[in-house]
Parts: sequence; C-alpha cells; structure tokens
Amino acid sequence: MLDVENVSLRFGGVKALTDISFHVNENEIFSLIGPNGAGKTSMLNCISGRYRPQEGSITYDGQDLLKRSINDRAAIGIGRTFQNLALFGHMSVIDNILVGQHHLLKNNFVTGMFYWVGGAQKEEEAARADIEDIIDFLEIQHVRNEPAGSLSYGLRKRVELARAIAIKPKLMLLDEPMAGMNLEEKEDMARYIIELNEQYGITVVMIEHDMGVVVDISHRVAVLDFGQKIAEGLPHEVVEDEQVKTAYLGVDDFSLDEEEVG
Ligand SMILES: Nc1ncnc2c1ncn2[C@@H]1O[C@H](COP(=O)(O)OP(=O)(O)OP(=O)(O)O)[C@@H](O)[C@H]1O
Repeated sequence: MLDVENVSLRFGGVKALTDISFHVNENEIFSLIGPNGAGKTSMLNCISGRYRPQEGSITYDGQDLLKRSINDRAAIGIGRTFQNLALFGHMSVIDNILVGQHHLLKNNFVTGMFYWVGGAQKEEEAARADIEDIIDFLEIQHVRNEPAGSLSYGLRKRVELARAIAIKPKLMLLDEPMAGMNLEEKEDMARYIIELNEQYGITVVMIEHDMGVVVDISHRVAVLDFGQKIAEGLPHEVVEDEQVKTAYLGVDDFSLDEEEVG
C-alpha cells in the first residue's frame, strides 16, 4: 500500500533522513521507532505532505504521493494525528470531528444555498450518522457537546483520533498516540488502534515510544537512528537486535518489562 524508496530529507546542514526505504502492506500495523531526534516525525511528515524530501519517492496505492498536495493526500485516504494535539479547544467535540469530515462533503457554498431542495441536507444527515458511529466506537458520547479544550489529555487524544477517522482514511498515520497517557488510557487506545485495523480495515503507520505497546500491537517495525534505518522486522526480533539495543542505550523507556497492553 505504501512504498518509501530511498528518501532523504535535509534541513540546511541537518540530515533528518538518509536513504530510507520501507514498505507497508495493506491492513498492517507498522511502527516506526527510534530514539529522540531519529527522524520518525520527519518521515511521517514526508508521507502526510508537510515536508518534501529532496530525494527518493513515496508511492501510495500506486500513486506518486510527492506530486500530491497535503489536502489531496487526505482526499485519497491518508489520515493523521499529531504528536502535539491539534484540536480547536473552544469548539465542541462534535464540531471538531465535523471539521475532519468537511472535505468529504460534495456540496459547496452555492449548492448549499439550495439546502432543502438539493442533496446537501441528505449528505449532511449521512455525515452526521457516520460521526455517531465514530463517537460510539471511541466511547466519547458523554463529552460530545463539551469544548475539546476542557477534556482530559487522554480524551482529547481520542477526539483527535475521531476527527482523523472521520475523513474515512485507508491509511492512518499516528504520531505517538499514547504519549502522556496513564496505563488505563494506553490500554484503551491500544484497543481502538487494533479495532481500527481489524474492523475498519485501516492500515496504520504509528510512531510510539512505549515498547510494550509497540511489541504488542505492531505487525512489523522499522527502527531509525540518526536519520538512518538500522533495523526492520517482526517486533520481537527487532527489540532483540544488537544495533537497536545500542541505539537505545541509556534510554529509560526501552524495556519489555513495561506493563503489556492490548
Ligand atoms: N522543521 C525542521 N527544521 C529543522 N530541523 C528539523 C525540522 N524538523 C526536524 N528537524 C531535525 O531533524 C531531526 C529529526 O527530527 P524528528 O522530529 O523527525 O525526530 P523524531 O525521531 O521524531 O524525534 P522525537 O522522538 O523527539 O519526536 C532532528 O535533528 C530535528 O532537529
């Protein structure tokens, strides 16, 4: 589904990514891991369109992604969440989710003026019904009318995920979905990601620092270090790799003893 070939990205003299290649199969949960500054978010940004690599190619569903704008990438089924939450704090949960769905609606301002005679009303009703499904799935009914900014961190992460699901993605990019969560919130989020993948058939590319989660829910993992790929494979194999262990030397959260979730 996704083919990253020889991607290199530089910021002035900083080599954020050097000659990175990997592929992600349809319906896979694929994790990108690595120490701080390894280039994980840069890689996700190249896929989502925020950054443009100087070299290499990224193909999604047979299409050259680098020729597509950011908005185009959402329209062809690429959704994402951010490392730092990107919600409209003063808007209600439901309105935040509707923002995600906006580009799917065919009616524009002019056709919208014929709201009652045209298809706009039906389209909006269908959109609302889809959103109700997402709200049920992520168990956020009780906060649907609350301003997003008033919610706990874990709930805000769920609302952000809901908004990303609302664009009906085939590929979901998740940047540290568990960051800042307590164990219970992590367990919930791991369950949502698995269900997203198994029930909705969404392919997932995830950056995550919690190794327990990564090993538990990923089908395959690639490891970046100083902008280079140093390992790729099944989760249990990758965490036993000597080069990976060396890259993580001294990093506290690299431990399989963490409470396992999922
Ligand atoms: N917009 C930018 N301008 C300049 N340098 C950048 C930019 N974005 C990333 N970098 C640099 O690229 C390198 C990789 O950063 P990146 O954020 O991709 O790493 P990361 O693996 O996601 O780290 P973390 O786990 O801390 O989020 C770092 O040296 C970073 O300073």
